[in-house]
Amino acid sequence: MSEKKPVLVLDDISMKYRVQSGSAELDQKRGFLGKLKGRITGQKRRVTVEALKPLSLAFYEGETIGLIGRNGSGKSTLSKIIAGHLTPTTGRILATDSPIMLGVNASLIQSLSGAQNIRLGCLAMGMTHEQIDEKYDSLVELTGLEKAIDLPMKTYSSGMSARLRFAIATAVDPEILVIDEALNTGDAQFKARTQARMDELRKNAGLVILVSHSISTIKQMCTRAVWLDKGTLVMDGDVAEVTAKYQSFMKNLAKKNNATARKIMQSGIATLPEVTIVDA
Ligand SMILES: Nc1ncnc2c1ncn2[C@@H]1O[C@H](COP(=O)(O)OP(=O)(O)OP(=O)(O)O)[C@@H](O)[C@H]1O
Repeated sequence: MSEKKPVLVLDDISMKYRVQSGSAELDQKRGFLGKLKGRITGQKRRVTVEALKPLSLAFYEGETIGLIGRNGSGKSTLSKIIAGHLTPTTGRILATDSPIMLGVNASLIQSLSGAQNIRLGCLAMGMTHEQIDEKYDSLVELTGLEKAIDLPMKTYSSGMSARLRFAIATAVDPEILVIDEALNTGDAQFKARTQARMDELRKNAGLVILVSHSISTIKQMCTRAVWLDKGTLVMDGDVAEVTAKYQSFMKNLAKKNNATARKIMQSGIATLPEVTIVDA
């Protein structure tokens, strides 16, 4: 039997956001006097949002995972935790290499030129000057900003900034690649230009995690799907089976067949294997 090699393990990960709010809802409940009192005493309401309930998952070399679920189900939270942009409330992540998320890694400096930002961004991702020199021309080509590359970034449109960010973020070939489609803000031309680089990155990566609302994209690209709903892991497995159940769930919800939708979700949860992470 061939042993699958785990490259990313999520061990009992959960996430609670704590938000302070001068909540309009709370003010309404308190009434005018209460509101006034709240203002005077500087009271603030603390709200806890449970974005992810504890979950454990193991991802293996060669897999492309599709994270699916309706709005607010915790997909972006999970992808940010995997990429190290958020610290989970509980749990730990074991990975063979640092996961890289496309799109948000490069924090660029508006007063510097595109060229200077490329150098800075690549240095920040751990590349050496020699490696940057070697890649520089192809990076500029990928941005499509040849003429504007020496102008300060503050003169760029949001699409031009997105191209620059994409080129920098994809300058290294990561072993574990996280792509959140919600962050993909380029126009059609930008998407076409970057598609080839995306395909190349996916081919070279050991593991890809893709967040998308497009079920056809998930079916086309992924080998396995993970369905989240309101922070709960609902189903994990074969992409055709998971997406079929998810689509049937969504169809029933749209028709307000809530009881049927709930049953579909429960039947998904019933298929979840028990995952226990054992330290090697
Ligand atoms: N920074 C934050 N502070 C407070 N609550 C947050 C924050 N980010 C997300 N949430 C909440 O956590 C929950 C999960 O949000 P998340 O963005 O992870 O969902 P999602 O599945 O990616 O949603 P979408 O499909 O709409 O992008 C939601 O209830 C959301 O309101």
